[in-house]
Formats: sequence, C-alpha cells, structure tokens
Amino acid sequence: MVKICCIGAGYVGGPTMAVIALKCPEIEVAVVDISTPRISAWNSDHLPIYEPGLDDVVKQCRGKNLFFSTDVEKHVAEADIVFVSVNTPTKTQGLGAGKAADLTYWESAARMIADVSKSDKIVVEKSTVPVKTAEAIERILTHNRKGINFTILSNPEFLAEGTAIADLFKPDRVLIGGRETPEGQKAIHALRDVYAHWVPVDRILCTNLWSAELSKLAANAFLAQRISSVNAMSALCEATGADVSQVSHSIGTDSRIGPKFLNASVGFGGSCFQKDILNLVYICECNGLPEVANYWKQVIKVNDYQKNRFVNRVVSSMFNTVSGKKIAILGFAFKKDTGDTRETPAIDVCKGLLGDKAKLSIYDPQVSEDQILRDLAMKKFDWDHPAHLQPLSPTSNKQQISVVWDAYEAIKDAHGICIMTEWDEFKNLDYQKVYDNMQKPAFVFDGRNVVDVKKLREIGFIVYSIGKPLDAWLKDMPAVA
Ligand SMILES: NC(=O)C1=CN([C@@H]2O[C@H](COP(=O)(O)OP(=O)(O)OC[C@H]3O[C@@H](n4cnc5c(N)ncnc54)[C@H](O)[C@@H]3O)[C@@H](O)[C@H]2O)C=CC1
Ligand SMILES: O=C(O)[C@H]1O[C@H](OP(=O)(O)OP(=O)(O)OC[C@H]2O[C@@H](n3ccc(=O)[nH]c3=O)[C@H](O)[C@@H]2O)[C@H](O)[C@@H](O)[C@@H]1O
Repeated sequence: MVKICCIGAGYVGGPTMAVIALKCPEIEVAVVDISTPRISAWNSDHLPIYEPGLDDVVKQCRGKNLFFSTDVEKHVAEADIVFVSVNTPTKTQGLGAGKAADLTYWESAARMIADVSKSDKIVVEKSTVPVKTAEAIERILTHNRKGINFTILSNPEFLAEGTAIADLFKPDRVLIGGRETPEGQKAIHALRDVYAHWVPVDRILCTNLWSAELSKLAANAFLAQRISSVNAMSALCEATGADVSQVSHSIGTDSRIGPKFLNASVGFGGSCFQKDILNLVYICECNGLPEVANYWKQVIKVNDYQKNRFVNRVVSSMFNTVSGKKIAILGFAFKKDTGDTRETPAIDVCKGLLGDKAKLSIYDPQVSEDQILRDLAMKKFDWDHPAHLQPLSPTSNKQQISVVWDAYEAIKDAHGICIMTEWDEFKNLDYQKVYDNMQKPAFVFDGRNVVDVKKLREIGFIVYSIGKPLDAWLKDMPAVA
C-alpha cells in the first residue's frame, strides 16, 4: 500500500489530503501537524476550517484511509510520498523584511524529514514557495542522506477557499514540476498516478521544477492583477458616472478577457495574493529586474488604495467624522463561504474607522468574536504563523468594538452599514426593517456590490456601492484616498 504523509493540516493540507484519500481508497493518507488543537479538531465533529462539502469527505474516509495525527516523525518515516504544506509567511524581520517569504517552517520540516527517514521518499512542495526553493530544500534533504534518496517535486495548489472541495474534485489543472533526470521523471509519474485516479490526464501538466514553482506565483499575481485592474476602473466609474458592473460585463464578453474574476470590491484579501506578490516583487528585485518588480508592486498599491478610498468615502459621507457613531460591519471573512479572515479587507476598513473613533458592531456568520478581536489587534503578517506561535492575547480597543451574532442586532441604532463580505444573507435582509431601526440619515456602504441600490434608495437610504453612479448626496463629498 502506498503511504502519503502531509505535513501541515491547514486550509490546503486538510482538504487536499481528504480528497486524495476519498479518490484513492488504496492509498493511506496521514495528515500531521505540530498544532495539537488543530489535529484534535480534525478528529472531531467540528473541523478546524469551514469549507462547504468538507465535512462529508472527511467523514467518509477518516479512520479508514485518512488519519490526522501529531505524531509527525512516525508518519513521515513510514511514508513513500511526503507533501509539505506548511506556512510560508512574509518575513517581518531581517533581509527582505516585508516582502520575502519566510521559509523557517519549510526548512524545519525538511530537516526533520532528513533526520527521521529510513527509506527513499518523494518530497512534494505543496506550500507556495519562491522559485528555486527546491534547490535549497534538496541541499537540506541530502546534507545527511544516510544512503536515502529524496526526489523533490513541486506540486503547487490552486484551490480557492469557499470552493476548495469543488476545485479539488474538478481542477482546471494539476501542475507537477520535477527534475529532468530519470529519477525526477519517475517521481513525476508516481505523483501523476495519484491524481490520475480522478483528474483527466490531459489536465495534469508536467514541467520542470522552476516553471512549476514560478507558475504558482504567476497565477496568483495575474488573478490579483485582474481585481486591481477592475478596482482601478471602479474609481474612474465613480468619477464619470459609468457603472463598473456594466463595464466588467462588456469587457468580459471578449473571449480573450473572459467574464470571471472581474467583480469590483473593497479590495482583495486572503492569505496568499498579497504575500505571493510581495514574494514575486522580492524575487524580481533580487534578479536585478526593478521595472518588473515595480509593475507587480502596483497591484498591491491599488489594493491598498481601494481600501483607503472606501474608508475615506464612509467618513466623508458622514459629515467628515464617524467619531462616536455606531457603524455596523456586515461580514468579516475575506470572502463568502469561509470563516478565514487572513488579510481580509475588513481588518483595514475597521482599523481605519476605529482610527476615526467610530463604534463598530461587527457580524459575520462564520467568524468568532475572539478571532475578530485578535485580528484587529494583531500586527501585520503575525497571523501567518502556526497558531501557537502567534501573540497570545493581543489587546484590541474593546470599548469601540462589539461582536454580535445577528445582522439586525449589529444594525440596530447604527448610523451606517458597511458590507465587507458578500454573504448571501446580506442580499436578502429586510431593508425596510433595517432602515426603520437605524439613525437618520441612514447610510449603506456596499463594499461587495450585493445590495439592490435602486430599491434601497427608494426606501430612503443613502447608498454607496463600489464603482456605481454616485448618490446625489455623495457627489458633493469627494473622498480622496
Ligand atoms: N489557503 C489557501 O487557500 C492556499 C494556500 N496555499 C499555500 O499553502 C501553504 C499553506 O497554507 P494554509 O494551508 O492556508 O496554511 P495554514 O496556516 O492553514 O496551515 C499550515 C499548517 O502547517 C502547520 N505547520 C507549520 N510548521 C510545521 C511543521 N514544521 N511541522 C508540522 N506542521 C507545521 C501549522 O501548524 C498549520 O496548521 C502556504 O504556503 C500557502 O501559501 C496555496 C494554495 C491555496
Ligand atoms: O494561493 C492561494 O491561496 C489561492 O488564492 C486564491 O484563492 P482565495 O484567496 O482562496 O480566494 P479568491 O476567490 O481568489 O478570492 C481572493 C480575494 O479576491 C476577492 N475577489 C475575487 C474575485 C473578484 O472578482 N473580485 C474580488 O474582489 C475575494 O473577495 C477575495 O477577497 C486563488 O483564487 C487560488 O487559485 C489560489 O490557490
């Protein structure tokens, strides 16, 4: 029986391995992690991450050919194929701080693999890593090889949160990069055989190591660039009276552009886009390519601009101050159908409003109070470390923040509403009831373009919706970022 071990039971390791176990009943899959609470949760009825369809997949395989364990060394020693899916955060100190990837967790995993292995292994980079990382990992693995052969592959993951199971069941492609040597090619075939259980072979792309590593960074950069492009257009739409949804639709019908990923928003969030672009920028700089670095840096700058622009719009619309005013924050996760808050634009917007002394009442159907308070208190990039290495109880400004478990509760007596996540329930709120329970004038700032602007204006709201023609009220209150 082939044995797979995955180091890192997170958003990628957990769902990816659960799907491999489901689709390959004859393979034994162990997912290991240094975090005891995370592994306990994987073994319980309350999985550590919220992802539609995941519970079902885990329940079908757990205890049969899918195991979650903290016994990292045992499972690594027994495995034929070891996936490494640990955190690769942005460095916060030293050389490359604020840009380069911090490979501490990857390096410690590689050293441990080298130390405990007693048989040949294929080691798979599942984490997103800088191009050329495989070279460094190979050196670590072979420093003390004791006659054991390690073959390294790059197999980056392209799933998106909220649709992870669907993406894993039916991926656009699976990418496997390896050395162009007989051992490298043999390892590629072994991993291809795993995916070929359910992925059509023409969707399994095999490349050299560096192309696979770089393709992952490139894919995220291209995706994020699309959002920054449409968000840049949204600012121009607001200035000219064009409607960004109509512009997106018009350009998206060109088959060379395509309709997906053109929704204007308050800005992109999530654990990877910013981190991976910063990493790409750093790699370009290190390779003497400042123009290329600056090109990609602009994607992040426009994203920051969009979040600032939103905050400024809220403050300027409400008579240039939100001091002491209650603002309801609807949604905190970085997108719908996930409880993940890593780099969510809601953090920046809330911090901006708190800076102007607003009182926030926050509601998200999947995010706990503890998580929200931690997020609003944590320093930039601290979130992307294993849970037990994060600051224990960062303090946030609790007098200004309340977290509630119902949208109507959040809205009660509020002066304004900011929609930060496109949860379906925010489309279907009883907005007449909402209006009746708010202070007047009642403002809605829709950062996700989910509300029916016309209907809300008829009720009496002053509505700001990203990239849409401005309410007469807002026209006289320009918000510069
Ligand atoms: N979250 C996402 O949607 C995607 C993430 N990625 C990449 O996958 C990698 C992992 O991301 P996530 O799963 O989101 O992170 P995560 O933070 O959810 O999971 C990483 C896990 O690794 C564990 N860990 C760290 N060092 C370890 C060690 N030495 N031994 C055992 N366990 C260790 C941590 O405790 C944590 O549970 C990152 O490189 C990320 O860029 C790639 C595609 C999608
Ligand atoms: O490497 C990763 O971590 C993953 O990053 C993204 O996935 P994810 O961040 O989970 O979610 P997306 O659907 O890409 O959304 C990212 C952010 O962009 C925003 N977004 C997305 C699409 C859009 O049109 N407009 C927009 O503002 C979302 O609301 C969200 O805040 C990529 O889509 C995945 O392919 C990749 O594997």
